[in-house]
Order: sequence, then C-alpha cells, then structure tokens
Amino acid sequence: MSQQRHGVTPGNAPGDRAGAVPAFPDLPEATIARLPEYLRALHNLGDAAADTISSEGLAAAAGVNSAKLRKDLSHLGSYGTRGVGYDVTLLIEQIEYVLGLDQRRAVCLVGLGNLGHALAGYDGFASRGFKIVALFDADASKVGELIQGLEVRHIEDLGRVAVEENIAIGVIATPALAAQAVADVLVDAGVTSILNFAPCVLSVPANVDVRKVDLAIELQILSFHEHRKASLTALPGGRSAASAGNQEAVGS
Ligand SMILES: NC(=O)c1ccc[n+]([C@@H]2O[C@H](COP(=O)([O-])OP(=O)(O)OC[C@H]3O[C@@H](n4cnc5c(N)ncnc54)[C@H](O)[C@@H]3O)[C@@H](O)[C@H]2O)c1
Repeated sequence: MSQQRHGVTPGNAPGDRAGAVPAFPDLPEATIARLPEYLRALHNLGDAAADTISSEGLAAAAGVNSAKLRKDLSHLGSYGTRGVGYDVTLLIEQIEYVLGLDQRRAVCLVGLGNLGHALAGYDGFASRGFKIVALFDADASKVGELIQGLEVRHIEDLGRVAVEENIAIGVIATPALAAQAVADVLVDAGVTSILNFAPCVLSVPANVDVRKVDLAIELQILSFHEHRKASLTALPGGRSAASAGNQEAVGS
C-alpha cells in the first residue's frame, strides 16, 4: 500500500534543515496554473468537513482529468494513499506553501479608472491572501479620493510607498500607452511581480515576472472555437458540433 508521502511542505521548507537545502520544485507553468484551481476546490471540500479526497473527486471538483491531477500533485511530492486519497488539510498546506500563500503579499494598484475602481473594490483578493495596500494614479483630480478606505496617491509617491509598504506585486490598470512607464516605475521601486491588464507587451528585466490578463484575447479564443464548431457543422456528411468536444480553458 502506498503511503502519502510529503514533498515540499512548511515542515521541510528550504533552509529548515541545517546544511540541507532541498530544491524548490521546478513546476511546469501549466501545473502552476492549475494549483490555484485545486486549492479552491480543496477549500470548498474543507468547508464541507471532508478529511480526505480521492484524485477522481478532486479532479472533478477542479474541472481537470484525474491523471493530470495526479501528475501535477506528484511534482509536489504528494501521492495520496491508495484507497484513501489525499488528506485535504495537508494538501491545502502543501499547495499554499508552494504558491507562497503562507505569506501575505502586499499589492499596489496603478490606474484608478473604470477597471481600477472595480479591482480596488473587489474583496476576493484579501480572502485569498493578497492585501491591496496602496493605490496610485497620475491624474491629480483622483489623488486623495478614498476607495475602500484607501487614499489614491500620486504615481510620483510610488517609489517611497513601495519601500514603506513592502509591496511585492504591482497591478497595472492604466491605458496601454502609459503601461511601460508605470512598469518602469514599479521595477525601479523594487517590485518584481507585475499583473498587467493593459493590452500591451511590457519590457522588464529578467528577474521580474509579468502576468497579463486580457479578456479580449479570451473572447477571441472563444470566437475561434465558435468558428470551428460552425465550420464542422457545415461539413458535407456532417460531423456535428457536439462531436468536436469541449475545450479546456487552462492549457495542458
Ligand atoms: N485585461 C482586461 O481584460 C481589461 C478589461 C478592461 C480594460 N482593460 C484595460 O485596462 C486599462 C484601464 O482601463 P479603464 O477602462 O479602467 O481605463 P480608464 O481610462 O478609465 O482608467 C485609466 C486610469 O489610468 C490613469 N493613468 C493614466 N496614465 C497613468 C500613469 N502614467 N500613471 C498612473 N496612472 C495613470 C488614468 O488617470 C486613469 O485613472 C486599459 O489599458 C484597458 O485597455 C483591460
């Protein structure tokens, strides 16, 4: 019977054991993208007071296939126990540790227009371990405005505030034309992770991670699938749209 093996956990974190520094798992990007999905599913199960979960059950709750889930979790050194499954609490700990969610990360938001206001007002960040600690805009008429108890500051204050507040992640919600200059200010302030909502490519040093969110691209991808389904339906002798199968949002 295979035992649940514990890979990277807070208990054997890098540096915990004198002289031994286990390598941090080098995870495929697609696995990293699925870990938050597993975590959300596990939290829901945790709320329902389940102690263990089978790979099939967790895969269904997360919307992936179970072989992929087992492979993903094996990267964390988590294999579950045959016939029992995964310990829900332990797996939550492992995933939160690898994603670095055991530390609360300070986030700043730059650009308080339509999108910035919506993001600043979203309380889902705090419940998942991210605190928006500062808001910045270049428009003097917005500086001083209070949003969710936070005062909008001028972008010129970003360098000082980033150090004071220990900002780890910067969110850009400015027009595309301003985004590179904002990214430069964030990088100069020592911010090494950027979430970019502006529809443009940012140029940053190699030590800076940028994630881009573009709903228009997602819509264009869905448009492609609509187009493909329509063209299959139109085939002579007719494969139906249903036979084309569904597409997963997260890459394999
Ligand atoms: N990723 C997505 O899915 C998505 C969806 C909607 C909008 N957007 C993008 O998000 C961005 C914001 O959209 P919006 O509708 O909120 O625009 P908006 O014009 O309402 O707001 C932009 C804000 O950025 C500020 N700004 C401009 N230059 C700045 C600078 N150098 N430093 C700091 N602040 C600056 C402006 O003063 C304004 O408050 C745009 O790039 C838009 O294309 C992305």
